[in-house]
Amino acid sequence: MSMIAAFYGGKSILITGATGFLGKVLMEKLFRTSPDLKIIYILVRSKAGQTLQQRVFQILNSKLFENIKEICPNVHEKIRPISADLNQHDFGISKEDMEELLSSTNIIFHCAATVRFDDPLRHAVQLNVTATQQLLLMASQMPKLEAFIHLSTAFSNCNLKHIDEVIYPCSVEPKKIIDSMEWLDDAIIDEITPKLIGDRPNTYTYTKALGEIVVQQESENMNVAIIRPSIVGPTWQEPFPGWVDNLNGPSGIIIAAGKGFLRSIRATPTAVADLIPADTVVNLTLAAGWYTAVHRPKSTLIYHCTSGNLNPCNWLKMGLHVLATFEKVPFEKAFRRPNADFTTTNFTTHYWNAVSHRVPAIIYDCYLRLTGRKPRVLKLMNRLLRNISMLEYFINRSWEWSTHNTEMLMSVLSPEDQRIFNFDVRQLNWLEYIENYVLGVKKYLLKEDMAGIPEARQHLKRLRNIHYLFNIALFFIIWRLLVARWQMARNVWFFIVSFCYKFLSYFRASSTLKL
Ligand SMILES: CCCCCCCCCCCCCCCCCCCCCCCCCCCCCC(=O)SCCNC(=O)CCNC(=O)[C@H](O)C(C)(C)COP(=O)(O)OP(=O)(O)OC[C@H]1O[C@@H](n2cnc3c(N)ncnc32)[C@H](O)[C@@H]1OP(=O)(O)O
Ligand SMILES: NC(=O)C1=CN([C@@H]2O[C@H](COP(=O)(O)OP(=O)(O)OC[C@H]3O[C@@H](n4cnc5c(N)ncnc54)[C@H](OP(=O)(O)O)[C@@H]3O)[C@@H](O)[C@H]2O)C=CC1
Repeated sequence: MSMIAAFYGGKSILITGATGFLGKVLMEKLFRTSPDLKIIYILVRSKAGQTLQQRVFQILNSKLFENIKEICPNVHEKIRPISADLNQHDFGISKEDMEELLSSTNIIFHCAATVRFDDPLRHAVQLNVTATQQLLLMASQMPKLEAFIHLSTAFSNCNLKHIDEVIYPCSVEPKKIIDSMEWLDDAIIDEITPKLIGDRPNTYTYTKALGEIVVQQESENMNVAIIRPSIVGPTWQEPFPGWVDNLNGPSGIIIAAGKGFLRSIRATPTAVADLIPADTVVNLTLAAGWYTAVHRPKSTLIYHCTSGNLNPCNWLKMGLHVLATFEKVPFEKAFRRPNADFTTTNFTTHYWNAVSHRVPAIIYDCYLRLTGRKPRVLKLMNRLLRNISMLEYFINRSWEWSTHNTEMLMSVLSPEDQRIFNFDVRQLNWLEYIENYVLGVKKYLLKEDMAGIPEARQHLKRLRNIHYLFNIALFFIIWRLLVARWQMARNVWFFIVSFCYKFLSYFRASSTLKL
């Protein structure tokens, strides 16, 4: 019997961010391995015109949860959405709901966050710092609480090269930052943001670092652990390979490259692509929840959930295998044939952005205009290039994360738990994983049918022919212009024509002799 699965049996679990990418994988695994758990409370806000119930219904009826109804037939009763907005005071939770949460919760998994890199500091602080502080305050009033697990990121200290499983201080205390957000106006906050984030690349990594300090400061007498995943990719094995449902990390780039929009990206080919599968993160999170509650370590343990030090893969290997997979499973309705390369200098990046990205976009927009449609490709391209520039920091550097706590946790698990809650990334076969990643993007993100592959191949052949025709036409136009204006070009042209003529005459003469 799995000790971890048994531990979650009969428990009341509170999850924030359950509607997010990791939150959904976490819930699915909990229901699959501990169907006898008592209840999962999820803090959900109504969004995009959907009520809480509709959002839960959508999750439970998704492909990810396909097998759960068999394993846990009363799953609908065991999931209790609580209307909450983490941006509001007390999360806007009703008195009755709050009472129930405070009196019943045994375990908290805090996954909610803003993961956007370009969020204004005020919003990022509100969600990643203030909401964490408020949740800890709630947690401190929960008599039955056994463990509080906080999801952070391995990049919260990305300003360092070597990162240990410790909490690093920030130059300004989180409490001061929280207070200042109350009275500073937006213009001043925007002005001081670069100074506050210092050598971190964005408000996301900065506020996640502040969030960790808050966890350390506000968790007195609580059993707390922090999980720091690197770049979370689709599922590796469970419940099935390749599941992904958002554009974060490399997924958006894979779509852009597979659809032929993205032809080059500034990246360091040898830099470590520190991806970690979502199910690996969830397994470690659940194991850490069990360990924190049962073994009650004296201090807050931080677990690095990274792949680079145990089973490194670099961006070149990843890029090449992504491109190779496009050959096998092409995406539908590509703009151009997928063919991308890495650039490493400012000059080549700007050059290829102009030649391979903006010029084709302008040509296509002209075509749209001529056919009476609204031009939109250049706008889309500029947005894509802007978005990619925000990710560049992470694909041009490598980090070393120590993983002592994670390895310790692995070693204390029973063989059965090591199997059921496997987070040993050394067993990951990157080529297989990347192939499933591209397939997952096609199936679950783009919602493309595998039956459409022959048509997609035909479309790519047509694009190749258009590409050849375009190049030939371009060559002749340029040549014609050169010949018309430049004596040297005329001489070369004359030389080539007379050479071809002599060659053909010789060929014809020798074949006549043979006859
Ligand atoms: C010798 C031969 C050599 C050959 C070499 C071969 C090379 C081959 C190269 C290419 C092939 C394919 C390559 C694959 C691998 C290579 C490179 C991979 C790069 C990966 C980069 C990863 C970096 C991630 C680092 C993460 C570190 C921290 C991790 C965490 O802790 S948190 C999770 C990460 N968070 C994120 O990733 C959030 C990032 N996103 C944002 O911040 C925002 O979404 C935004 C990017 C700022 C965009 O904001 P907007 O307001 O403009 O957009 P919005 O979100 O509203 O969406 C607007 C439209 O844009 C689309 N979109 C959104 N996100 C992305 C995205 N990431 N990429 C592309 N497009 C995106 C979105 O769909 C919207 O479109 P619309 O709906 O049509 O309008
Ligand atoms: N994905 C990654 O690559 C990595 C993620 N992490 C960390 O893992 C955690 C989960 O990330 P991930 O699942 O990818 O993120 P998602 O963006 O997919 O999910 C974020 C979740 O937070 C919820 N949320 C956001 N704002 C509010 C709000 N005001 N009130 C209530 N809920 C809110 C969202 O709800 P809604 O659906 O309503 O928007 C959603 O459920 C985060 O803490 C992140 O920092 C760490 C490293 C890498």
